[in-house]
Amino acid sequence: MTGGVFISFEGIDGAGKSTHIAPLAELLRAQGRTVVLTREPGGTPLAEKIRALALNEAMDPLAEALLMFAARRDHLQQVIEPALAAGHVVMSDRFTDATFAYQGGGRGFDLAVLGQLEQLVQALPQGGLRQPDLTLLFELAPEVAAQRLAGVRAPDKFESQPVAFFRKVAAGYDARARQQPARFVRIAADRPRDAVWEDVLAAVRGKGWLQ
Ligand SMILES: Nc1ncnc2c1ncn2[C@@H]1O[C@H](COP(=O)(O)OP(=O)(O)OP(=O)(O)O)[C@@H](O)[C@H]1O
Ligand SMILES: Cc1cn([C@H]2C[C@H](O)[C@@H](COP(=O)(O)O)O2)c(=O)[nH]c1=O
Repeated sequence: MTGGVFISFEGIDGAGKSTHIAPLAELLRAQGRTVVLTREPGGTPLAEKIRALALNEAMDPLAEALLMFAARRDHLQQVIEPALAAGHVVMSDRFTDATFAYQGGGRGFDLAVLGQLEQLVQALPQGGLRQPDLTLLFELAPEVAAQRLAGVRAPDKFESQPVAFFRKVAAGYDARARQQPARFVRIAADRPRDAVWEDVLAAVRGKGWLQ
């Protein structure tokens, strides 16, 4: 593997993404890759400022969606595209599927408008859209995810939402994975960490990016 590779980690809050993203980055680094570990919303100084607003301030769904895509645009231009052009591995804790799941599924915001914003923000100069090469979707019942997060940290605006919200978010992720099956690998996250980790490794090995 020598070219740039873009891997995103997705799932509802508490599904277990962050538990596996750093160890996978370390493993790839140990095999000689340069890995850029990043997150959304965030990943640049500007996008981190937007994150602080989006995760803590009440706002209408359009404002929320626009902030997510504004942060994403800066992230793509400042971090993701340069890293991929340099042949690095970019691993992002969330990307656009989160907008379709949270703002589209959770908030019920117009999916067609999200699609237009996606086209605008992720268009490539050579044509087509920037999308992850692989998306690991951690799937876990919202009740279990909430139990895992309870007491771990003070909940932000999204983590404070009821289980019903996360059911809609999960349905949003499911719809997205059905629409783009070649890019998604579903990870059953309701198992012990070691079993989940083995599936993460298998997904990346399956792409030929890890020995
Ligand atoms: N397989 C597992 N079994 C039990 N607990 C787990 C498992 N994986 C992770 N956890 C625990 O669940 C909590 C949430 O995990 P983690 O932070 O990785 O989730 P996340 O998807 O990154 O959440 P968020 O999107 O809210 O940041 C943590 O306390 C973590 O230690
Ligand atoms: C990219 C993106 C994220 N969100 C939400 C999802 C989470 O609740 C937070 C990010 O917190 P995390 O601990 O880093 O997972 O933001 C969203 O609603 N829309 C998005 O596009």
